[in-house]
Amino acid sequence: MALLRTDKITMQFSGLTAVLDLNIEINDREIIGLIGPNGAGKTTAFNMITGVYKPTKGQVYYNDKDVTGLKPHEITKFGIARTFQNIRLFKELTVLDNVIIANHLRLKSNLFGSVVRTPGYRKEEQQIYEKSMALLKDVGLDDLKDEKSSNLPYGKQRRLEIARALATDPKLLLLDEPAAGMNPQESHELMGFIREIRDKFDIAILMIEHHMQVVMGVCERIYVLDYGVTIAEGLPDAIQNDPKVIEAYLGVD
Ligand SMILES: Nc1ncnc2c1ncn2[C@@H]1O[C@H](COP(=O)(O)OP(=O)(O)OP(=O)(O)O)[C@@H](O)[C@H]1O
Repeated sequence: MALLRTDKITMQFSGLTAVLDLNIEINDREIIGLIGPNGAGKTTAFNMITGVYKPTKGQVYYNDKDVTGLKPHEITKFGIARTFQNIRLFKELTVLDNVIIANHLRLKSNLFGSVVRTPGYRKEEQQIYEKSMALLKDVGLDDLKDEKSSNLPYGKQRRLEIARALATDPKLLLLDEPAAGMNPQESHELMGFIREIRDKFDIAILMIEHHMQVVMGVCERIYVLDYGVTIAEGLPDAIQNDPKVIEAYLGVD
């Protein structure tokens, strides 16, 4: 059984078909790439999977359960987390507080508990602190826990975003252009980092990425979109040499 399966998901914006009949299948622990020229429909596909958009047509299945059209926070609770193309941190907050806040999606105590600060609530808070610190250690940011997040260099802000996503205990992590804005050294490190988090957290990863070295270096299978249509799907070597893929990329240059 696939962890995630989309069945012909389609998204139309008035006259424009941003994604047409997209079938994606992701198994446990796979690292999958979603690539294509600008405007190909990649982010729209993410938005359909994560509940930002309800597909005009087609279904999204997570562990064989139909999750089409659920709200983003419900999708998160099922175990799908994401990062965004434009980093969305709480810039004024510390690195640690950014992760703590993300954890609160999982908090069990009710409002009463948090206002009265019941022992149950305080215990949960302590657990969240410990879990957040462990996550920061996993992504190599524990030394920077008290730093304002906007002071971090770009590559580290991206890692912090990933730590925030991991705080919701996903089984599937969607990364929207994780290498964007990274220097060559950072993007090289990113490849090892992505494999590390897959192994450590036992998750599958679907990533949108324009940086071909990163895509080819880390993805086990790749889907290629062009004008909303899936023009190729397969192993990195085959994708790299696929004439349709080459043409799609050269066509926009
Ligand atoms: N909310 C929207 N309303 C109308 N059109 C939209 C909307 N969102 C996306 N589009 C259009 O759908 C198409 C696909 O956009 P999308 O952002 O999914 O592409 P992308 O592959 O993620 O591109 P990029 O690599 O540049 O981020 C584009 O033509 C875009 O202008």
